[in-house]
Amino acid sequence: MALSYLSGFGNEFQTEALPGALPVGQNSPQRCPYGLYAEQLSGTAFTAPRADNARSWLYRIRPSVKHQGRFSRIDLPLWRSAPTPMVEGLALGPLRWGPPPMPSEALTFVTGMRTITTAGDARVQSGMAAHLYFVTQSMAQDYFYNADGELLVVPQQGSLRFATELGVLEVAPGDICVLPRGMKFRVELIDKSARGYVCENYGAAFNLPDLGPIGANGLANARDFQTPAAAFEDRAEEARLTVKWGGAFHACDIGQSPLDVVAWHGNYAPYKYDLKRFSPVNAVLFDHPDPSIFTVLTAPSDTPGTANVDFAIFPERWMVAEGTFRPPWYHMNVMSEFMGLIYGIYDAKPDGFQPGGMSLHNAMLPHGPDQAAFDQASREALQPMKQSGTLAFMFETRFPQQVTDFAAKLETLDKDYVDCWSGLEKLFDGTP
Ligand SMILES: O=C(O)Cc1cc(O)ccc1O
Ligand SMILES: [Fe+2]
Repeated sequence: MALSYLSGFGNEFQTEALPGALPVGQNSPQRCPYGLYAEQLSGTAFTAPRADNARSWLYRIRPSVKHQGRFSRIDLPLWRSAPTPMVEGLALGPLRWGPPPMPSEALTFVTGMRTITTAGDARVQSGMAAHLYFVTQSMAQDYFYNADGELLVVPQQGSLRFATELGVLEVAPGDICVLPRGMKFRVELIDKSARGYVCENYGAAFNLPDLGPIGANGLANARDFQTPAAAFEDRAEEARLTVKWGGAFHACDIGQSPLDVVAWHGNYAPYKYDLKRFSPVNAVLFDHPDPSIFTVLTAPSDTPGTANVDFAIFPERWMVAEGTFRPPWYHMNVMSEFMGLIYGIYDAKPDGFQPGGMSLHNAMLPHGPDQAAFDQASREALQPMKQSGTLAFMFETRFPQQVTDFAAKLETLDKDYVDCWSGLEKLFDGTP
């Protein structure tokens, strides 16, 4: 069945799966249509300024209090939360990993989450974690929500269906989706297996960046974001709910699907976005601009202009700058940079940075083009050139990132990464 979506970013949406299920003109009638329960899901403080305030009203078969039982703690030791300790013996340096092999065991989106880095502190709603996910099994009668943050999902291989309280989203590599904090969902495989990246954002929710002098249009346009239309399940059966809360996991048995929202309205909702819709801007005369021009979504911190986490992409684009070293410049950055590659070749690292792999250039650690990229870019004829068939991304946070034990021990860790710059010779010869 074709899924139906509502378009726009952060709109006041309203949608009903049964006609007349949404109360008209009020949120909390004495009796709701169809005997539904009214429930508010608040993503910001009640008193957050109007421009930031996010909440939705859910009209559901049972209230959420019925979708919780007596919780027991469960162990998911590879999904870590900030703060995690510094890995014993791991010395400072830029890090890069090849794509880890697809595990052969049965893993769901929740049990297959593998934390690579954490930053900040989940307990104070600040910072983020970068994860890889590996899915070989659909969640069946198995539901999850995350009280610690929202999840930005970046599929790299295989399509997934997210059945959420507010409706169903399907995402393929090249799409992203965001599952708000507190939103219950189940994840099903569409292909045989799936893998990708997740940014768990502990802070204020992702938003569209201001465009400043770019103007009213461009980058990610609000109308291209898609939120699911209401869809509900009325299924009484044994089911299990897992909650991530305070960095720990808690599970309970429930007697039905919690995805029982027949109608909802509001601006706190999951959404997806096709990264091909991103309209990039770039230098049209000279110099390499800062990568912030490629920001798809930004999650602010309390310091203006200093994101808790930015999600930026490096999409297909024309390179036309004259008299310019076109790849990224060499640099050191107070923000820390986690990168992944969805497909293709990334211009600063033509060798060694592979789809499904990742790199970490931590706060104030020097990095930039490898020797091959430098040699090529400093000699090439500067014709207009299209970078085709490539899609890399970055989670950039104001906080230093701590590598997890799991990541430090991954067999695909490139022990010689730092050598990609060792052949850069002294070119200074005293002549201007
Ligand atoms: O380090 C990287 O590859 C990411 C990056 C890209 C770019 O074009 C400019 C700065 C930057 O950090
Ligand atoms: Fe960088």
